[in-house]
Amino acid sequence: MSTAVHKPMLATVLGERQERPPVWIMRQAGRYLPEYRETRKQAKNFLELCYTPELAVEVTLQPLRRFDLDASILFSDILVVPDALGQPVRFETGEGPILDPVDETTIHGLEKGRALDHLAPVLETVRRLRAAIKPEQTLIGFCGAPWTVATYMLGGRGSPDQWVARKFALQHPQAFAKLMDILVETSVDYLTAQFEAGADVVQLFESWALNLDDAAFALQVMEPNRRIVQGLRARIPNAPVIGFPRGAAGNLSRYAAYTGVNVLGIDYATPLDFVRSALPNTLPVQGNLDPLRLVVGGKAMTSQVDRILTAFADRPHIFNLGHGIVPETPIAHVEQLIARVKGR
Ligand SMILES: Cc1c2[nH]c(c1CCC(=O)O)Cc1[nH]c(c(CCC(=O)O)c1C)Cc1[nH]c(c(CCC(=O)O)c1C)Cc1[nH]c(c(C)c1CCC(=O)O)C2
Repeated sequence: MSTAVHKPMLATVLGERQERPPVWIMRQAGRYLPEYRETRKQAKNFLELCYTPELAVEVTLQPLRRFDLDASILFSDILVVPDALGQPVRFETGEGPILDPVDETTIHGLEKGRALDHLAPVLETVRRLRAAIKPEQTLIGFCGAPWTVATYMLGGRGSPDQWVARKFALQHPQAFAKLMDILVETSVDYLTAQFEAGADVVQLFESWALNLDDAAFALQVMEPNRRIVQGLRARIPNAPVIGFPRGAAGNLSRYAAYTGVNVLGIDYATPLDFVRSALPNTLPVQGNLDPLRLVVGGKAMTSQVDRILTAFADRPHIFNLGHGIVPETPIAHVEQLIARVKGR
């Protein structure tokens, strides 16, 4: 982690407000780019793309060649972790990820010991990216937060309400705690290794922080996120972390205070006024344009971009979407978005 060169994104993560906010886009490498779709054909399947450093580096760099972005995010997926633990993950076109669900018995067969070896190619990608990006660009590593990863491990696929995993957590508290332990420990090892390979900051993707009552939110989201932040900082002092608890709503400020993340990622359904009143203006925030506004473009996009810039002008702010960019997004709109954020 070198701070010799000014990195606007990293500086903002560390609490320094910039004149214009730095900008990156969640899922900035992906299917909305024709060059991504081309490179993707060179891999047998999506996970092979993630595990082939040459291809993963190439797709990570593609958006940086087109757009004036302040950060590069490692190209991988949150589900490489269950795959590394010995629960194979397949991606079927149009269906998203599919796994054979774990249960209260098979959880004990997950193989923590082999995970980092399995993830070695991803760490090699981080090393190569460190060497390839411009020094003023911030390199973001990431993993899924334990609860979000567990929803796929227990449910076997994505679901609108995470019913299977939420029920499991209530019915089998001990087995669930065991699963959280495995994921927390593996995530700490994995993120530590990402920092050692050259990441400047890491993001915890807690995409399914919604649909939880306050006790479940505390146990399933806050506690594991805090343990990761603390475990990581015991190894990498002051390791900068972005937490993105999507859908946390009324739990947002509690999440920030309890976990100790440096930056709070804000989803697009969170009212700007609420962020301003509930979170101290020393706390850096990241977000939160609705990806749909980027698809539609024009005034639907620019009016809300301007409202976000104004709402967060008095605090450290990293401009981003409030969830990942979608394949339908026109490239010209991304160019217009960045120009607007940068004041050009
Ligand atoms: C829940 C989740 C996943 N993956 C991720 C999350 C958390 C963020 C969020 O909520 O969106 C995170 C993720 N997935 C991907 C990245 C790469 C880095 C980036 O550019 O941001 C990151 C950070 C690539 C990807 N991950 C995936 C793709 C598309 C795969 C393809 O090329 O066919 C990409 C570019 C596949 C994926 N991976 C996942 C799903 C549900 C899907 C299928 C849905 C879809 O197709 O968009 C799991």
